[in-house]
Amino acid sequence: MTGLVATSLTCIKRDRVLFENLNLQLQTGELMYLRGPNGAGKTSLLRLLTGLSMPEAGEVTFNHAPVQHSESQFYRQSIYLGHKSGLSSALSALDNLTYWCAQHQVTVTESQIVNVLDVVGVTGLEDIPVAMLSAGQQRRVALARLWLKPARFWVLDEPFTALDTAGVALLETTFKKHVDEGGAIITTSHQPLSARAGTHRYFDLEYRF
Ligand SMILES: Nc1ncnc2c1ncn2[C@@H]1O[C@H](COP(=O)(O)OP(=O)(O)OP(=O)(O)O)[C@@H](O)[C@H]1O
Repeated sequence: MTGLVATSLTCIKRDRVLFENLNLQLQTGELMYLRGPNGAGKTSLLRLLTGLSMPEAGEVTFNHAPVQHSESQFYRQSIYLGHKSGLSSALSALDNLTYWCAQHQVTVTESQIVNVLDVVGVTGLEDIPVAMLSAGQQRRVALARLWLKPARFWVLDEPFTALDTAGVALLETTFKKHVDEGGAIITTSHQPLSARAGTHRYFDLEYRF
């Protein structure tokens, strides 16, 4: 099966089985909203889906190839944004995004990055250390990567954290646009998605003791 496919996944952390025999499929044109209480294993699942960690059992494939393979097409066609911003606080937004683009083989000019920072509402703050930005502004800088790398598959861990209502609206609208254009998104959040995000399906993880 094409797309991102998890088959019979088992994940164990410190002797606790977070989930076992878990099956999940994400295809282009889909928005999947991964829900569950604190500690259920949402981040653990996203890390398995992106090949950042290995399951105790089962496998994850992208268009039939294992995602763990660093040269796999999944890395070229995906973006994973963790719940931490992944920004260097001593560097400016511009420098952070410039380095990130270089790491991800994204060819981009400085003015394109400045334009994207404008789109995400961080206008005029591109040159100061990220440490001097508010939590919501830092989140916006982190999310700017979605506009910079032309990746179909977005794997997002709590991307709405610290965003104000306008930021939430911008991201939800962007979700819908991305999916309408043939992208695929799996995202976690502790807040419900609104209709602005478009059609989405739920994947629920229970907390297992
Ligand atoms: N590296 C690790 N070592 C040991 N235990 C871990 C590790 N990472 C996660 N865990 C444990 O796995 C469980 C699931 O964590 P995870 O971060 O996947 O949950 P989550 O559903 O994303 O939670 P939240 O909603 O709070 O972000 C937690 O009980 C956590 O303590």
